[in-house]
Amino acid sequence: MSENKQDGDGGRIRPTVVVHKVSMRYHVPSTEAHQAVPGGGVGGLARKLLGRTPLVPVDALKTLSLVAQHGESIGIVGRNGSGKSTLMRLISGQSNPTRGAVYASSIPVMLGVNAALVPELSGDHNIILGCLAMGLTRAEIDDKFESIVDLSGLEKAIHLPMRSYSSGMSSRLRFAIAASVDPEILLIDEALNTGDAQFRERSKERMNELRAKAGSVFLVSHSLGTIKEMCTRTLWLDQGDLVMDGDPALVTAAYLEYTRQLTKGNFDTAATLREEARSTLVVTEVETQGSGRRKA
Ligand SMILES: Nc1ncnc2c1ncn2[C@@H]1O[C@H](COP(=O)(O)OP(=O)(O)OP(=O)(O)O)[C@@H](O)[C@H]1O
Repeated sequence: MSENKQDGDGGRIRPTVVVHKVSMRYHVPSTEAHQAVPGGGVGGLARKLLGRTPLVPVDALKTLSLVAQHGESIGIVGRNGSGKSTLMRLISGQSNPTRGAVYASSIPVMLGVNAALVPELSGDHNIILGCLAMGLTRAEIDDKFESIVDLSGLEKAIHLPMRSYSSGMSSRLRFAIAASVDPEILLIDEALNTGDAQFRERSKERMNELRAKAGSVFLVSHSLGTIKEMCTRTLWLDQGDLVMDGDPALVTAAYLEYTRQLTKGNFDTAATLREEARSTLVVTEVETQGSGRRKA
């Protein structure tokens, strides 16, 4: 577990997000009945009597703490099912943790105005819709409209229905809309992966601008190149564990070597690499200020 020291005195560290001893356990129906929670409590008995599939626990995230600071752009890497999206949902407030708490200095914005966008509408109409959904006024939208179109790089396609866009074009539009609200905390899950080199350059610039405005960016990506290019810090998650937290070049190199060894079937070597990486985690202290000073 990595816990970074938060020292409110002296302004040395300015946290935007504090993830405090958070864990997340889902209960999902499984046809593999023998895996079900033994006993299963009243709920388990009720499911049995009703002939429903038993539930099994899935530990999407094991106890994890971290502090994100102003100006950081934090990449999150890990194999499928390692808990990356779960962590993002907890930080954004879309899910509540089973244990622990997440504190944020302002409301995090998840790059996912998807739900608000309508495929039948043109890109420009979707910009208005997406911005309204994020709480911008019409005057603010008018102000930002041109820069959103520029950032999306969609040019004439902005007048075409979104259903005619490639997935990369849709991602660019979503990124441009979400990044337009200047959120202090911006969460991006995979959305940049489909963009081309030119878009990556523009989105990198925009992320740098956001960070320069003293915000934090969290970026989940399977593209290690994107992570190295765009992030100042990287977390490696594996099977719900935080394995490594540090310099993007070091973390991505360690993660890549780990997956290489797994692919070759060298499970012992991979396990050793994982342990070595975990041993680099720094355990420190989280202190919060205010009434009833709390120590973790
Ligand atoms: N809503 C849910 N209900 C039940 N289990 C879930 C739910 N969401 C995620 N899980 C489980 O939690 C674990 C972590 O999933 P998560 O989506 O966070 O992984 P991920 O690292 O984002 O994976 P990927 O790279 O494939 O997107 C997985 O075992 C997944 O099956």
